[in-house]
Amino acid sequence: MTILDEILQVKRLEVKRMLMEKLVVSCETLSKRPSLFEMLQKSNRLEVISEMKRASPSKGMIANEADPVTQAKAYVRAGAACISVLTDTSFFKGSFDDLAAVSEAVRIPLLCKDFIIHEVQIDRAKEAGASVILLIVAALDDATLQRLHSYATGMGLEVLVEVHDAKELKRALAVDARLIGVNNRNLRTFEVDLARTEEVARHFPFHEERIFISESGIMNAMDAQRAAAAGASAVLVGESLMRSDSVEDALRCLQIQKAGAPL
Ligand SMILES: O=C(O)c1ccccc1NCC(=O)[C@H](O)[C@H](O)COP(=O)(O)O
Repeated sequence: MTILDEILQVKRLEVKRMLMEKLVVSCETLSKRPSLFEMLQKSNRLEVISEMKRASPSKGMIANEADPVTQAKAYVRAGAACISVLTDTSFFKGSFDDLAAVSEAVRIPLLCKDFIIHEVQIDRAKEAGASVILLIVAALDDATLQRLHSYATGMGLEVLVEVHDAKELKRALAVDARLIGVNNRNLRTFEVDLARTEEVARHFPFHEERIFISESGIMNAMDAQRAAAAGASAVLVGESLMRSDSVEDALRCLQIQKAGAPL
């Protein structure tokens, strides 16, 4: 059984629990956030989606004491394009309360980073203030991926569709995903390899209106350079920012000139 299988087992129980609690979701977001897609499309530099990450299955405890609002405000000061909040509690020690607190504190795009398998989780994400949700291709069959993608976009949310290889990229394109992230972490072995970004980039339709993002294992400016050279518009970064003594400096050094962008 992989870690993803284990996580999904827990998610199925969480969904059952959520379905028993009646949540009334308003159709209108309280105050609309800017579009992540449009922001990344316009930018000349490699943008950073900065993650609030206390712990992880691969690294255990990373920053147990971190305060999501303090962390999010530091990310905003350094010019983060978006804040990602891990809302899973069992494996990442996050929560929807973290997401709601960050939502109150900042106005930039906000990603609910969870393992979504059902509409009720999307309702929760929206209610807590997210403007972007994550759908992981490896966690969903084609029909569910399509259904959840349509459900989220129908609610006015943006969707980051995560893939690990060219085969999954094809499935993401089949649902017309516009924000596509390559996760450099192998969910079986936890091994992180930026070559995944480069491999998927070889198959990515850069000529179409789609955004290519590199996720996980970005530790320094050299890694950011490598992701940008492969064509990434943004990197999604958790651990290295959470462990940094100077979050703002660590984030700014990743905001390098994008490949092919005018100086
Ligand atoms: O981080 C993990 O150990 C992990 C294990 C299993 C599934 C997902 C996992 N991480 C979620 C993420 O996608 C990362 O938090 C995100 O890409 C940031 O990665 P990093 O910069 O390496 O912390």
